Amino acid sequence: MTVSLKKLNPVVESRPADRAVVASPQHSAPIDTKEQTDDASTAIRIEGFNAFYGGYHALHDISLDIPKNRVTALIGPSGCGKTTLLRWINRMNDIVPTARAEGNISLGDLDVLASSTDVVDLRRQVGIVFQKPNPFPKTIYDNVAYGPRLHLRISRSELDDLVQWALQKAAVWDEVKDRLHKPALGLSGGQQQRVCIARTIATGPEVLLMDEPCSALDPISTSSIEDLIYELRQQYTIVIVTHNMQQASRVSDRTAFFYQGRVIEFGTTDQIFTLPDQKQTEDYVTGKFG
Ligand SMILES: Nc1ncnc2c1ncn2[C@@H]1O[C@H](COP(=O)(O)OP(=O)(O)OP(=O)(O)O)[C@@H](O)[C@H]1O
Repeated sequence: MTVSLKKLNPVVESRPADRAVVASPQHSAPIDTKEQTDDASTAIRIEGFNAFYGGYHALHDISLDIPKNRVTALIGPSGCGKTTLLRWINRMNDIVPTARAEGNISLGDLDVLASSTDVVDLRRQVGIVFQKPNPFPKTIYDNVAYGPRLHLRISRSELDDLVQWALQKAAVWDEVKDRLHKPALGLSGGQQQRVCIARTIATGPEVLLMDEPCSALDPISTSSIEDLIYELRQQYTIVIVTHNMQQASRVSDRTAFFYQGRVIEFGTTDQIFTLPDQKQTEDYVTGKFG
């Protein structure tokens, strides 16, 4: 079955020959992903989770353990509930009046869905990067300094260092260091997205949620963001929603396949793309529907 699926599946065909050791221009040393995938502890535990919009039951009985310092991809056809789950992990759906959830999501000891949870603090720990780059209409520096100015009491020189650190971490420093005080909206889409990632990591999150972060970008910018995601996983737990099977296969360690509001299968990305247990998963990853 592995062999025939590999033949059928252009995604599998396009993967690097040895996915266990992947190097990118930003990696100082190759990373052994297989070894790291196997012993990961849980960063986010989702148990018996159900989500509703008014009377519409969007997610059914979801249970997933999202591993720490790994990239977990959420895949599945449009409308299957991927974004809904992402938006509950940092309580973005609080602002949707009809949205309601049942069950548990925990981040370490923190009960994410509890009414007593401080949502501002939660969102500092769980940052989100959206589909379309959305820098504030401010300078590059002020975009990245925005969160630290709200949350941290630090001196101007410490803030300068933090802004530089975040922009370096987001692999955009060299491109913007001479124009820090120019509008972020003057950057290319790919640069804007990396500045948005810098803005998110500047507040010191543990988790980065990414909702189709490359869908508005050209192939070169997409490739640089994918390299960045791969690099960031060493320090952050990343959950990425993507429609792009090649992308899920390239950047993620684990993949959850959603269909009609349910998780059909969750496993290592290698297993999901080469040896899925479920026929629906196989049909989706081989492009038979979606
Ligand atoms: N604010 C909302 N109000 C009502 N229904 C909603 C709302 N947001 C999403 N839905 C519905 O919930 C279901 C799941 O939507 P969701 O956006 O989570 O899916 P998705 O898998 O992320 O889709 P896509 O890949 O197209 O972004 C869909 O049927 C959608 O129409």
